[in-house]
Amino acid sequence: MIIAERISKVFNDIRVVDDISFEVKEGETMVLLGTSGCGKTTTLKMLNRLIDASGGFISINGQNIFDQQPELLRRTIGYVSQSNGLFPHYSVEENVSVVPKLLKWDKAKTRKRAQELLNQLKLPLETFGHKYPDELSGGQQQRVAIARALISDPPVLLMDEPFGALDPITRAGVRKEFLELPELKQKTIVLVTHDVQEAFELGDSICLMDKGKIVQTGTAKELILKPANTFARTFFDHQRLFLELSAITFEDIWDVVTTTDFASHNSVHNTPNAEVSAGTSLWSGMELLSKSGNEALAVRNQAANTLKLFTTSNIQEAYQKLKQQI
Ligand SMILES: Nc1ncnc2c1ncn2[C@@H]1O[C@H](COP(=O)(O)OP(=O)(O)OP(=O)(O)O)[C@@H](O)[C@H]1O
Repeated sequence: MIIAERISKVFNDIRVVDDISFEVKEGETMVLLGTSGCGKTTTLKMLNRLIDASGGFISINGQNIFDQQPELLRRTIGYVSQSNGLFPHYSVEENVSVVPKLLKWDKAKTRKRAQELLNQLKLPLETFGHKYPDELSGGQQQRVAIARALISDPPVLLMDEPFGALDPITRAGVRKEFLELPELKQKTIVLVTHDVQEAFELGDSICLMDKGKIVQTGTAKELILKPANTFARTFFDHQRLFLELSAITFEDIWDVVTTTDFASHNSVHNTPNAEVSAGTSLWSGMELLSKSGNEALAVRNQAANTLKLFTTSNIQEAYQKLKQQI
């Protein structure tokens, strides 16, 4: 767990991070989101003491970070920097083995672990281990940087725009792989981005920042549906419809409109052959409907042990009604 209490950073008399507090629970991902220059990277770097805070308190897993030597602290925290930070004259294997070397692991243990991680990241050691960063694509370099940050299995991972240099399609692909990576399921992660969609996909909680301050902290749903002020409202305006439909799930609209229940299944033309869970977002549901050509989507609510059929017009009607209720 990470606790930051009233932390600030002053550069040349300017308070670039101004008295902010947040908590990241064990195993959760918190995203620092905001416009360029609002203090996200500075906040992230204060957590592993790449930048020392001018004031405030930070503890990681119960330990005050200011009681620890910065170099030793950093060996216990995975870090992926904005520009991937790979050493250009080190091979992939040498790059991912930097921390094990500092920790004095023996060669066999280091190689076994490198092999395991690079395999998970679809860069098998046998094929990629001897390559140099400039022989890899941007997405592959980013995956090596992630492997390097994870090799010593640190409980905490800090990531600064980890997919920032990638084109939108590669970015979406690497992000999907990242979400599915078993290694990351238990990690406490702080991730910096200015990409709203990325924040919504990856963050259990999102800290929206402006001019060194936290404007609002909450889940994607809270931020998009209950903005704390005008800044928070307008920040999402350019993608509002997409973000709302991505944040609202079938569970949220379960009782909002009358849908066709499973008993009258046969009355719906082109009946669906697959079902999704009620935790699925409305956006994904509408995408599935549009791809399948079916008239209705079967959605199962495990908690209520019921199955309902939603058509596109059901979904749109429920979304409008739900918005009126908020
Ligand atoms: N070493 C430094 N010396 C002086 N000012 C700095 C230093 N590092 C950052 N700043 C200033 O602090 C402010 C916050 O910078 P920071 O890099 O934290 O922003 P950011 O939100 O991460 O932006 P971006 O998304 O563009 O990376 C900026 O105005 C920046 O110019």
